[in-house]
Amino acid sequence: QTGSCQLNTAASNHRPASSMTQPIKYLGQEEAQHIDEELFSEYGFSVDQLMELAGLSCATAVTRAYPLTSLVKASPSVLVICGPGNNGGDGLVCARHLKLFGYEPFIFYPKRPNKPLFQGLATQCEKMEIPFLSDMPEASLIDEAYNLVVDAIFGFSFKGAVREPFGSILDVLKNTTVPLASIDIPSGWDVEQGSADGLQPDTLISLTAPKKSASLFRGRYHFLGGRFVPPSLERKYQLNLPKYPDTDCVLKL
Ligand SMILES: NC(=O)C1=CN([C@@H]2O[C@H](COP(=O)(O)OP(=O)(O)OC[C@H]3O[C@@H](n4cnc5c(N)ncnc54)[C@H](OP(=O)(O)O)[C@@H]3O)[C@@H](O)[C@H]2O)[C@@H](O)CC1
Ligand SMILES: [K+]
Repeated sequence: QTGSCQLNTAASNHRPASSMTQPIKYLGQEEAQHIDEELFSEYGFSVDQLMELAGLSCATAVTRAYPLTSLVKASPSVLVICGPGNNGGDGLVCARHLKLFGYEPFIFYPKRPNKPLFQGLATQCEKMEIPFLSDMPEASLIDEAYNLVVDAIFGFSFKGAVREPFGSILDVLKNTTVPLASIDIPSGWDVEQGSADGLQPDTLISLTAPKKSASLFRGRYHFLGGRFVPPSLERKYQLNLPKYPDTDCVLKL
């Protein structure tokens, strides 16, 4: 932490002293869910609003960790695997922005909720000419065809033993060697305890604030995204968020 030596700079004068000295908070599962609910109830945000910002953060983090010029495959292909909840929604938004950023995303979305929000996000991706795969590719095919995989399967509401079809999907991902970028939580990890034999992503994009299991992340890049937290909510939960640079929507932790 470099915060204490910046106390008198113009840019940091508006920061409360506590956020300069305290480390960023790692949230428990219930606390993450409370913050989420409060953003919608007390603060008047809608899910699609925050999902758009979350997904944009994720696509931006991917461009930072895996710039187009660094990709090794002939095409800038990215496999985005989306789960049945809002984490999957973040994945759909991320795929759409990746396409706009010049990548070639492909989506695998095996369990689609019957809700207008997700139907709309899927339609947007179809209209953006992003292909949806009908089956999960085998690990060797993923390694051959894609530069990286975005894991948008489960987020902070994941609980218990993994149910199908996601158990088989996670097993495939454990056998791939291309980099994996996980949105909010490495899927299959307990939100607080992690998972000793689970996925080992190369990148983790924590949204709002990292969850407790993020302390066990051993990959190369840990980003914070979701730059939408109102200051009073940040104070209430003592999040001690670091300052995002300029207008950036992600920050490397
Ligand atoms: N404020 C923020 O930071 C914002 C957060 N956002 C994002 O929302 C994410 C949280 O989304 P979420 O609450 O919808 O839940 P999420 O983790 O996607 O998964 C739930 C689904 O998984 C399923 N499921 C659960 N356990 C399972 C198991 N063992 N095995 C199999 N399935 C299992 C469960 O199924 P069900 O129990 O209903 O059968 C349900 O359908 C968060 O991480 C972040 O990415 C942004 O979009 C907006 C702002
Ligand atoms: K995830």
